[in-house]
Parts: sequence; structure tokens; C-alpha cells
Amino acid sequence: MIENGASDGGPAVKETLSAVEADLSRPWYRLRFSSAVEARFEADTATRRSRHLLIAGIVALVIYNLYIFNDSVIRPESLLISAGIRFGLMTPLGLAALYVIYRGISPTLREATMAATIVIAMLLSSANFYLSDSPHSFLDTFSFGLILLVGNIVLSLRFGFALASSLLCAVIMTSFVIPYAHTDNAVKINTLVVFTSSAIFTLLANYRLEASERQAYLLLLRERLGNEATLQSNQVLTKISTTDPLTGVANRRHLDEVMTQRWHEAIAERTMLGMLVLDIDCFKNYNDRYGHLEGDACLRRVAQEIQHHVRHELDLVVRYGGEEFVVLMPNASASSAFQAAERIRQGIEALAIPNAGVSHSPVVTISIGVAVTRPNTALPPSLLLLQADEALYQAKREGRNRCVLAQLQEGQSSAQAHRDTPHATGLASSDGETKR
Ligand SMILES: Nc1nc2c(ncn2[C@@H]2O[C@H](COP(=O)(O)OP(=O)(O)OP(=O)(O)O)[C@@H](O)[C@H]2O)c(=O)[nH]1
Repeated sequence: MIENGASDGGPAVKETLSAVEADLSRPWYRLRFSSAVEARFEADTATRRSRHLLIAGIVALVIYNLYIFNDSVIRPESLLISAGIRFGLMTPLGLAALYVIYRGISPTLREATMAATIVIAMLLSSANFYLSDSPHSFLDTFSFGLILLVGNIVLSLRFGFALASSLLCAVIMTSFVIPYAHTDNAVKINTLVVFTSSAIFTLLANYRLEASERQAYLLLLRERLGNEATLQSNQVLTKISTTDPLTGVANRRHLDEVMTQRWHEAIAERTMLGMLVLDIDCFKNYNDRYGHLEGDACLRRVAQEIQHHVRHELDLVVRYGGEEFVVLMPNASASSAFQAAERIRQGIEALAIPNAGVSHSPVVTISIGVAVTRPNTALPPSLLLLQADEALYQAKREGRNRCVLAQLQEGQSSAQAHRDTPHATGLASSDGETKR
């Protein structure tokens, strides 16, 4: 029943939900919803409704034309006029209306077009019986209730349009029946009473049909919006639990969750996994000199800058704790990870955030340890962080504001990597004193 409903943002879902609740307790006689829900109802049901009108309209038109056999029996002398009315007027008009609906028009125009088609059918049917002098021609009027049946039940015109078209049909029929010369008044009164009863019964049924359709729609929409709201609340909670509130990047808990996952993905896809561990240099000095609030602002700018230099869809930026950040880089080669680290380091230096009183630089800088490996089942995921951390220590020892690469080879343990490459330029060694 609810088709292709647009997906709402959080507040929109809650607003629509309260509008739906309000509509569910609207007075029983009111069919229309509040404007926002009404627009949504139309949008959700328009395709289905147009399809229904098309099919029902074609069936009604075919049956209307089959009444040519009736014409041939009750008014054979004016069969040509009847054929002209059915095939020359009603059929093209009906097909034109259905084509307009098939092409797509506004809901109001759609209902108005179908209501107008019903009124025209009544007008032409009245003319059909009126133009014949056959003694049986008047019999037709007893079947005019079928025209109302088509409009009010088969097409299920929206109630306002059903009411308007039924009233117009009644006026048209009465104005043809009363002056008709070949029938006495008792028969005329009888046919008018039957027609009026048909109008009342079909309008009642029409009202019930629309009321039920709308009620069912509201209940379904409430359920769907309720589910969406719950889903969004869960997403908000998940976001809160995985995000660092100060900087907006991921927190350590999220890294812990993702790390093992990425490690196994890399094993399955035989790809490399890279990690940067970034630490703001002499941040204690910054805090002491400019205050904790400025320190917080600095952390935010650094986090923002890191995000500028990584691949948004792939890399995960994490505030690991204090003034230390981590970037997890799936499918990264040693050189691409090192280049990203260099871009970040230069970007932060270029921010030119003053950090007076520090010997190595007058502005805020960072040191970065880079580790890249091809994960395998013999190595633990924690190895990457360990190696990147050691590379970071080396960067600190070597004077800060630099990047150091510790590269693990395939199937190589942390110890092997260090044994094999302890003195290469830019690669982390495990000797020397550590900072912490
Ligand atoms: N403003 C602010 N400061 C923080 C936060 N978390 C940690 N810090 C500060 O970060 C500083 C870290 O100092 P240290 O670990 O001594 O390191 P450092 O001064 O950066 O020196 P190096 O790392 O050796 O370059 C401390 O002063 C902490 O108080 C935070 O959330 N906000």
C-alpha cells in the first residue's frame, strides 16, 4: 500500500509520526489528512491509483460499448445515433481521459477528469434514450444507476468528486426524464426514485471504501515511521558510542571493533593494511601556555586536518586518546601510507598554530609512525599498532615533526622486521631509548 516513500531525516520522521497520530484521532467524518500526511498519502498511492483507474476505466468503457446490443433491441430505429454516441463520442473521450491519467497529472486533476468522464457518460446516455421515440427507450434509465456504480464504487472516485459527479448526474438525468414525452409520470417518478437510491447507496459505499483505505494507510504509515524512528535512534546511539565527542572522529572503542575486521578482510583479499599513529608534539607545553580550552580547539583542528588528507570512504581516523590519533588504512602500500602521513604532517605544520616556547618549532607539529603489512593468520592484528607506535617513538627521538616508516614484510614478525631493517633511513628501529 505504501509505495516508494521518501526516506526522512530524523526530525522529519518524528514530525510526520506525530502528524499521523493526530490524523488517527481526527473526527470520524473527516476523510482528508493534515496537509503533510495528505501529500505523502497522494505520493505513496498515486501510481497504484492511476493504474487502478486505467484498468477499471477500460473495463467500464468496454461494457458501456457492449450496450450497443441493448440499443439494437430497444431502439433499433436510432441505432446509428446510439453507435455514434458510444463509439464516436464516449469512446474517444474516455480514452483521452485515460491517456491523460496514464501520462500522469496532479491528484485533483486526475479525480476531476474521471468525475467529468462519469458526468459525460450520463449526459450521452440520457441523450441516447431521449433522442429515440421507441416505446422501450425509456427502459434505459433504470440502468443509469450503473453509471453511478462505476464512478462511486468501481473507480472509487475520492468522496468529494463522487458526491459532485453524482449530484450532476442526478440533475442531468432529471432534466432529460421530466420533459420526455413518451412515458407517463408514474414511470418517471419510479426511475428517479431508483436512481436517487442508487446514488445514496453507492455514495455511502464510496465513503466507507475511502475511509477504510485511508485508515489502513495511516496505520501502516505509523508502523513504518515507528520502525524508522527506532532505527534512527539506534543509529544515533551507535554513532555516539563510536565517536570521540571532542573531535568528532572515531574513538578507540570503534578502532578495536574495526581493526580485527579489517585485518581479516585483508587476509581474505590478500591486500596490505596500513596504520598511522600520530602524536601532537609538545602538547603539554601548548596546554600549559594557552590553556586547556585552547588545547581542545587545537585537537579539533588537528583532527579536521588529518581527515582532509585521507581517503574518506576507506580510511578510519581515530582519536586514540589524549593528543594521539590513529589512521587505519585498508589496501595501502608502504609508499602511499607514508605519503599520506607526510601530507598530514605538512598540513598541520601549515596550519601555523603557534606553540611558543618549544625548541624544535614555533608552531604546532606532529610526529607520525607508519606501519604497513600484508596480514596473515600467523600475525596478530595488534602487531600493526605496536610497530606504528614504535616508529612514532623513533620520530619523537629523532627530533619530532617527522614521519617514520616501520614496514613489515609478508609473513614476517615484528621482531624480524626490526632485525632485517633496523638502520634503513625512514624505517623504525627498536633500539634506543623510548619516550614512554
Ligand atoms: N586540552 C586537552 N589536552 C589534553 C587532552 N588529552 C590530553 N591532553 C594533554 O596532552 C598533553 C600530553 O602531554 P605529553 O604526553 O607529556 O606529551 P607532549 O607534551 O605532547 O610531548 P611529546 O609527545 O613528547 O611531544 C598533556 O598535557 C595532557 O593534559 C584533551 O582532551 N584536551
